[in-house]
Amino acid sequence: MAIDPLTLDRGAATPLLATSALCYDAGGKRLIDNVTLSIRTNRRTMIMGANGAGKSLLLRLLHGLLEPTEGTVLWHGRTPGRAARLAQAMVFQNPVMLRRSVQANLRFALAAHGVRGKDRAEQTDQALVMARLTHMARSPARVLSGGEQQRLAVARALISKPDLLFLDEPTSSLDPASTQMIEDLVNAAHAQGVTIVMVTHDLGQARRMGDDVIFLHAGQVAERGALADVLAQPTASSTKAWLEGRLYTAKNP
Ligand SMILES: Nc1ncnc2c1ncn2[C@@H]1O[C@H](COP(=O)(O)OP(=O)(O)OP(=O)(O)O)[C@@H](O)[C@H]1O
Repeated sequence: MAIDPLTLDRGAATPLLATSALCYDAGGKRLIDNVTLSIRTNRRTMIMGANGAGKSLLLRLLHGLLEPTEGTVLWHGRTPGRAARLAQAMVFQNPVMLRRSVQANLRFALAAHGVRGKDRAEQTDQALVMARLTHMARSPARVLSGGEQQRLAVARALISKPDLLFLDEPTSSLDPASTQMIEDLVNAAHAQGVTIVMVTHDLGQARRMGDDVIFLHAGQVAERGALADVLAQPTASSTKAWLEGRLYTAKNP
């Protein structure tokens, strides 16, 4: 297995999630290229980089939604199985809601995780309060505004008490107030021990939320480390170019 230098440097125990020489090909192209990294427990890792750099693909590979062409993803040092699936959740840029009420969307997620009927109502009510959606509990989920839908999506992902939450640009189409509410929900989950891996284009958001950062460029890790350090002193030319607004696409810098 390829070795992740950051894990070694910090003398960490087995990381929560680790990849080794991960590659993903599609359309005759290598879109994720030899990515070796680790995600440490209870850190908030921001995945950043230009449009087309491979951020969403990497997130899907980490979560097991895509099969790697080469390389491995390990969960607690092992091949991910049912336990990994139950312990991970994901929030997409455009949430997909069941054609049911807000509370039914939450109950469905609980049922899928084997929570009994008696406990379901109580946990649903708690999630509604957390997402500030109690007043809309019986409304069809599809009539919610974009910000409300995303709050429901985050609450639905967190209701199963995951160890790791993936988020793919969860606030890219939201206004500042809705963005703040999503950040509050994610930070509250992190404060309770949930590890966060989030794709964002928003540098302000990354500064507000990130502990670590992974910069991707053309499917490869350009640089990574503690977010404050990388932003203060980027070493990769692609990271510098992106931070200065000079890198418009990963493929045609
Ligand atoms: N199934 C596929 N077949 C061919 N090319 C693909 C496929 N899926 C993704 N790509 C390409 O892989 C590259 C990386 O895609 P990805 O969605 O991961 O980028 P991203 O970094 O998340 O970009 P953005 O910031 O624009 O969302 C893009 O050039 C995309 O067009």
